[in-house]
Amino acid sequence: MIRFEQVGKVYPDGTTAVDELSFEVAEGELVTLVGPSGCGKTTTMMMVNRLIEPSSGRILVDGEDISGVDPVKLRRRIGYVIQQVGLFPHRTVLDNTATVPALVGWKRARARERAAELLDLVGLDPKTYGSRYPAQLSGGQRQRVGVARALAADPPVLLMDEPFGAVDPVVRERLQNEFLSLQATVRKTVLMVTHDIEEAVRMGDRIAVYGAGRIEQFDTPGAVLGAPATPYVARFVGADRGLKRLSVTTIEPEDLEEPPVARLDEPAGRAAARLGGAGARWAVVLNGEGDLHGWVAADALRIAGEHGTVGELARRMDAWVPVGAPLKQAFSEMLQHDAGWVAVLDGSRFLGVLTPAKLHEALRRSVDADARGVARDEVPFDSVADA
Ligand SMILES: Nc1ncnc2c1ncn2[C@@H]1O[C@H](COP(=O)(O)OP(=O)(O)OP(=O)(O)O)[C@@H](O)[C@H]1O
Repeated sequence: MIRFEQVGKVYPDGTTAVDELSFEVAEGELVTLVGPSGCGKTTTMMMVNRLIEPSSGRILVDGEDISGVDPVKLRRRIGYVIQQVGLFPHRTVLDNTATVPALVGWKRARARERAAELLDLVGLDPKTYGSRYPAQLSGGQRQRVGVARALAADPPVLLMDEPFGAVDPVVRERLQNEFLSLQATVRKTVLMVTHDIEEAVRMGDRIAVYGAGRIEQFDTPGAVLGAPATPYVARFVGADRGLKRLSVTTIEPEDLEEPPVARLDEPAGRAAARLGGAGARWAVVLNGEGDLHGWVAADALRIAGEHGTVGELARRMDAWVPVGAPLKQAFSEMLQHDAGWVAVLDGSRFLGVLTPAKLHEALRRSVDADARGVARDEVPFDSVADA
């Protein structure tokens, strides 16, 4: 847990970088600090590992006032990832990753074993990359080593300053997603600085939107996008905040429609009759376990008649997303496959389909939920129809 209590920083030349900052990052939470250049984000972050000392107020890490903690010991409990990564150029990737464990006195073999584990965790095969030097890696791979190194001694707290800033947008999005799934397992207390509102929204459990040296709003991404606290925040998040909201609203089982279903081994004629009765033009095809196999057109079933099974006529279904994925992913799948709906799966089990109408409904409900400060499933459907 990281807690700021009325923290201020005035540099010797009189610049007030931050003023009266009070906020908390809960254990296992990822908070993003976002705002324009020079608003005090980096100053805020560097006060946590005492690379910068506050002028007033105090900062607690795990309940302890850090002004009384030896900075070197403090930094060993706090992983630090920066944009320029800062790898040692003459040390191998494995040795770079093992730096902190070695510093805190682990035996060399254990430190290297741990480093290999961590490289694996961030998606770099230690056999291939462990013996390389930083110059022999791509920008994205170097960033991954930076993350692995920060995690190597298993610190409870992680500070990340524009950690994915130095790579192109495609690699950046991949690194962000990889880090989010990593965070779902390691559950560190993370403070991340970014100037990119998209990144802040995608990564943060909560976001602190900075104005000049002050937090203008500290809330969940949904609330910041749905109900900006000040005109400044509204301008900062942008006029397309409704679109950004697609990235932070997840697909829930109650958003789904249940389309007609046919079984893989079902005779075509029987499925055709059932679909015809229901006036359906297509059905989702499942296997005996309820896993998604594909889809089948009612016309194809009718033409086949008594010959053949659903399985023989089924087509592959490319447009699918996992439950819990952001609505944006579903929308993107629909566009990419020119599909009017996407299948939603839990593992391989089919849960239902998301249609454009349902997607719109889910978005409306999340806006209403934020406006009322309640959970999304507490918002009745009526409010959608009325809206
Ligand atoms: N050592 C220093 N001496 C004087 N002023 C400083 C010093 N370091 C930073 N500042 C000033 O403090 C303010 C906050 O800087 P800080 O680096 O925290 O901003 P930031 O939000 O991280 O910006 P960026 O996104 O550009 O990195 C700025 O006005 C900056 O010029």
